[in-house]
Amino acid sequence: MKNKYFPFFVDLSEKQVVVIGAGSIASRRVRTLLSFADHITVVSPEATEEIAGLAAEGKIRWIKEKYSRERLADADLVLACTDHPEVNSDIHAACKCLGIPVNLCNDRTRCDFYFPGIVEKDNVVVGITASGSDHHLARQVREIISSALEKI
Ligand SMILES: C[C@@]1(CC(=O)O)c2cc3[nH]c(cc4nc(cc5[nH]c(cc(n2)[C@H]1CCC(=O)O)[C@@](C)(CC(=O)O)[C@@H]5CCC(=O)O)C(CC(=O)O)=C4CCC(=O)O)c(CCC(=O)O)c3CC(=O)O
Ligand SMILES: NC(=O)C1=CN([C@@H]2O[C@H](COP(=O)(O)OP(=O)(O)OC[C@H]3O[C@@H](n4cnc5c(N)ncnc54)[C@H](O)[C@@H]3O)[C@@H](O)[C@H]2O)C=CC1
Repeated sequence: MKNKYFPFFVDLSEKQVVVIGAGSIASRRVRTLLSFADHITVVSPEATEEIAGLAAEGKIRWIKEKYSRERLADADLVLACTDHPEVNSDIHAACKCLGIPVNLCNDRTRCDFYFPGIVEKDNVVVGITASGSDHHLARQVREIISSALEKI
């Protein structure tokens, strides 16, 4: 099995993106996704101020409930971002049954896709991965590319 993921660039504008959990990781990922997806739903009984604020402004939908499988029914893409590995595992199992691509923030071995570090400059979009091997390296590369793109 290959250990590198191919960087597809995907049209998410009309897709239903469902994020389970609304803590610091979910917040960071929703912030990034806002440039790409118009239909983001967050499912979590509690949320960061950022997510609550985006929901209040109507930019995302926030369902103030614990995860349940019904919440995946219409999803095209799912991000499991809770701090409970057993909940993330159930999300993974349900998505596999439903044929929905799923990302687990706590287990790279069960991600259908990784969430990359992203740099945007006008129409240029750069996605960065260190193949799950080194998150600090991914961040460092993002910072280097971000500064390099400032210069053009
Ligand atoms: C495989 C991947 C799957 C996915 O989640 O999609 C994954 C997995 C995991 N990350 C973990 C931990 C951390 N990850 C970060 C940071 C980032 N992680 C990101 C992506 C990815 N992380 C995917 C591809 C990774 C790659 O390309 O190599 C970035 C690029 C994008 C983003 O998250 O927005 C962003 C940096 C970029 C930026 O800053 O731009 C930090 C630091 C921080 O949060 O500041 C920590 C804290 C620990 C530390 O400090 O080392 C753990 C252990 C969790 C646990 O302990 O349970 C797992 C689980 C595992 O490895 O199995
Ligand atoms: N992939 C990555 O880049 C990183 C992943 N992690 C992993 O991500 C996990 C989450 O980290 P944080 O966001 O910092 O945690 P956090 O504690 O800030 O947020 C957890 C969120 O999950 C929600 N939640 C808990 N149980 C739920 C349920 N049953 N249904 C719906 N929502 C539920 C909570 O309400 C909260 O909003 C960590 O436990 C760690 O395993 C941590 C750092 C980086």
